[in-house]
Amino acid sequence: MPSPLKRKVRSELKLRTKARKKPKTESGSLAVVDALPWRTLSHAGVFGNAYDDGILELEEVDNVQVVYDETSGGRVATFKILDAPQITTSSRLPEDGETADVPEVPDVPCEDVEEVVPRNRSTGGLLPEWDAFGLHDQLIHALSNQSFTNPTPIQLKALPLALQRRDVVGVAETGSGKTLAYGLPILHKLLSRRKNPESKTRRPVRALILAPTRELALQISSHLNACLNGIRTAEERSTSKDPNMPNPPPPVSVAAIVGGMSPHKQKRILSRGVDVLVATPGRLWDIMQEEGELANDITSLDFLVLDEADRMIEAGHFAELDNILRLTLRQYCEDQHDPVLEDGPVVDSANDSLQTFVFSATLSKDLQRNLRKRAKPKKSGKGSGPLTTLEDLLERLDFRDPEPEVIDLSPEGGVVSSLQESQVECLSADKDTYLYYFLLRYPGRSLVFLSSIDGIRRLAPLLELLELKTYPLHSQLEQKQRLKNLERFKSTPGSVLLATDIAARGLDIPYVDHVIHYQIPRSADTYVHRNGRTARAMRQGFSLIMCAPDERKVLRGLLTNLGREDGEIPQMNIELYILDKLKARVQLARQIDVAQHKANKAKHEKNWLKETADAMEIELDSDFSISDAEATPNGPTKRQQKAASAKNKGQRLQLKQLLAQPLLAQGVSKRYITSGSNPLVHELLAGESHETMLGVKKTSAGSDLLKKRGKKYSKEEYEEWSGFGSTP
Ligand SMILES: Nc1ncnc2c1ncn2[C@@H]1O[C@H](COP(=O)(O)OP(=O)(O)OP(=O)(O)O)[C@@H](O)[C@H]1O
Repeated sequence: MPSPLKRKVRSELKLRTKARKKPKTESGSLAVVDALPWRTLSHAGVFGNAYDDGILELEEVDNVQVVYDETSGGRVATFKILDAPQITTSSRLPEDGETADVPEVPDVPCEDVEEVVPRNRSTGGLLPEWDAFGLHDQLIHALSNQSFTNPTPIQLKALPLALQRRDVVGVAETGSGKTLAYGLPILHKLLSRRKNPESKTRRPVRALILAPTRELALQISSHLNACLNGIRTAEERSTSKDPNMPNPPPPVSVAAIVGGMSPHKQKRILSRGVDVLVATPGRLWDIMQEEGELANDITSLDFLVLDEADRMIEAGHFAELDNILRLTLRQYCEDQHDPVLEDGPVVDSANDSLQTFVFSATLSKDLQRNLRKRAKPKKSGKGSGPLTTLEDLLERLDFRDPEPEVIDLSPEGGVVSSLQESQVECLSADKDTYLYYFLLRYPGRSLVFLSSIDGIRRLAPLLELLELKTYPLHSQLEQKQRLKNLERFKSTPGSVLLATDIAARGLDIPYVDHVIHYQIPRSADTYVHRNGRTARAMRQGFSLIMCAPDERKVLRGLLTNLGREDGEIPQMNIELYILDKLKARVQLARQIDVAQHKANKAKHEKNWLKETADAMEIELDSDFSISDAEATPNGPTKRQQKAASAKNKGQRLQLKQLLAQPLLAQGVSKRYITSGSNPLVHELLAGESHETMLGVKKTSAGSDLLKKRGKKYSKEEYEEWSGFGSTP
């Protein structure tokens, strides 16, 4: 027993600045300072620029009691290493060559035990803003590696509730970190479980995350995996002594099951054991029908997540989604048999512990209100109107929490504060020219949304002819091509992605400078989500609505739905003089494309006829040529084809020359750069001139809006503008 004079100090975190070898020390013994279990600290993000001040390394120690003895020689401090009562991984000090960060894997005979494995608190002070959540150390390291020093507002609100096993409905603006708001509590719980690495039995799926599009599901999976990568490496290092031995299974595995990819491979991955399954409902349901074990897993999940719930029910997957969700109902578990599945999985008991998360940037206020009322007995009959599809979906979610917590952090009007919106009025026939103008005028990574696949097919070759790096993304492309195009867009600065609304939700593409609504979106929610591909994680972003006169009404309705007015969105300033010049380029490119399209079609028909003749075992004349037009009455003759090809070549050359010519702003002379109403020399010297539009200042799109909100063009401007209406 320490005397009353002895003062006990529990050292939660002591720092020192010199690295030393960690000696072996018996737990509970008195030790000199050097013998304490110091751990080297990663200095990143913790000590500011201490590293630059000559400090080479920092160490920390915890679970040490400092005992002061008043002796005749003065005060003497001794240090006692406490038994770590809650922390098994740090109760044993690291052996030589072992790092303190590797969690000890207890040898437990069972596959997966519910109790939480005490954690190695080696992250104290690493990310102070995250400390309050008590997240698993490895997650803290992963967050630190990604420089996520602060939780985002939705994470700040959702994490404590989710970690207390509450059901959470989270609504927050696009790009605000919703994935980790539900992902971290899931990973925390799964990482904190005891596992037997030797176990040969299949690991059941513990968490199911449903997402509406394949790209989003794959993205969620890689986002969560990014939080586990460090762990995997450490675990592999510690357990795999023989470099030739295959890596042991990761402590927590995350995988995606989506359509358009090999189902066999996906089944193989599942058979190896997946803890967190991210899936699109269609493919998941297909696989579940063949894999009874997977269906069984779904009946006893720990976590169920609906990401972009409102979109999922629009995507034509509602039947599959409904079937999957039925397996998660307590009622289903009680019935012990699913009428949908022929051999419905038999479950032991109702899954009372399921935790449900529903997240989106857009969930109607009405719906949220209804959710809040769920716990109260429902009034049936009079007054309770028909349920919307989304309400219906949420009715089908069997929240175990009597009052699921609704967190609504959605901004007024649905728009992220770091987004600058704009609009331009133009005739439908001129949209290509306006788009080309914008892309040239404001170089950057631009995501252009179109309402139809045909529109993308028409526009993509046109922009390519105009020498813009363009990638299409729509549902009729093969999945591999979709992912390839997305990757190319991500890695190519200044490129253009032409996409349908499959890219509107959830996709986290870093540094999208502009979102362009080539056509007005169908709903207010789609407008919000499309815009959300830029201005993510508090970065600046810009969006442009291209509005034809016949779309005006739709736009007005859409803004009304968001509680806003049409005049709120400022008009884009357009250099009409330059726009006029671009029109010639666009027209020529269009002619080339149309001619090319015709030639391709004729070639295709020729091949088709030959293939059909082969299939029918009919011999065509040896001098047969479809281009001679005998076979297809309306087809071009060989001579016509040659002429068309020559014309096409000539036009391509002409376009090349046009594209090589500098674009001069009104009043600018290339020859007399020091004279004219707008002498070029000043801007050139100051490096302020636009690269391809001489005499136009290099500015960002956001700074080029007409000052007065909703201001219309002047009469002259308008006349000039409307002169673009003549279809080529
Ligand atoms: N705490 C954080 N600090 C900094 N960045 C973060 C943090 N959490 C997440 N991020 C990053 O923010 C970006 C947006 O996150 P996420 O994709 O989860 O947003 P979201 O809210 O789901 O968006 P959407 O509604 O469009 O789906 C991602 O690049 C993510 O890595």
